[in-house]
Amino acid sequence: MRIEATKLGKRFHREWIFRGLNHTFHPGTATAVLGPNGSGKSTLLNTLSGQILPTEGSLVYSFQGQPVAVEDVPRRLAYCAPYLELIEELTLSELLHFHTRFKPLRPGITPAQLIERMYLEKSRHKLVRDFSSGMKQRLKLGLALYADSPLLLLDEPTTNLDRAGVAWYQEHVQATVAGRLVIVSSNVPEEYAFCQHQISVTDFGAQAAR
Ligand SMILES: Nc1ncnc2c1ncn2[C@@H]1O[C@H](COP(=O)(O)OP(=O)(O)OP(=O)(O)O)[C@@H](O)[C@H]1O
Repeated sequence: MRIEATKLGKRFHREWIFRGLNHTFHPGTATAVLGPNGSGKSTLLNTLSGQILPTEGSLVYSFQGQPVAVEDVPRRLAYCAPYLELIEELTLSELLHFHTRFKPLRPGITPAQLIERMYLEKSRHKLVRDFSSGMKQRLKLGLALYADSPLLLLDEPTTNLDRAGVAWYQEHVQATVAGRLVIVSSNVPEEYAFCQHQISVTDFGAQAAR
């Protein structure tokens, strides 16, 4: 997936969150979006994903040289973020069955294997509602990392993870990013150490515009 942002700006009410953002995100690269709390990292990720509309400027998406309409972006997107909810009324097995009907896993991995990779075998029949916050985060990450999607957006990916969870994330992100466009919103170097590129939302008029 390739995303070309031109003069991109987002304003909530009278407040410009970012403005004049020109950047091309190339396939097969990983970019960290940096900035202090409240600077607009999540807003930028949501805008790039097509989930919220920019106030000004344009976003052009393409995949393998073919244009992709913004309404087709969700089909090619895997997104892990603290504000995206899991279906808590399902057991882990039920959730994987349901989720992978809409968002298939990458070739070569089955839902049962993903459960093993997430170290959640013992919780196969547990309701997601009863998972700990770290287990939920590992599940969200597992679903995104192992989705068969060329665009991977990770917002604060180690939220709620302990040391072992962070090491698990680092191992599995390394194993799944090749060939994809990956964008990570973060303030924690261990979350984005694998990224070749960094941009800061505050470089795009955010502070100046306030
Ligand atoms: N739907 C909304 N309506 C109005 N203001 C919003 C909305 N969403 C976000 N904002 C504002 O936009 C600014 C940037 O928020 P955002 O969540 O993008 O920052 P962030 O850099 O991701 O923060 P954090 O590191 O704390 O997660 C904040 O001032 C926030 O209050």
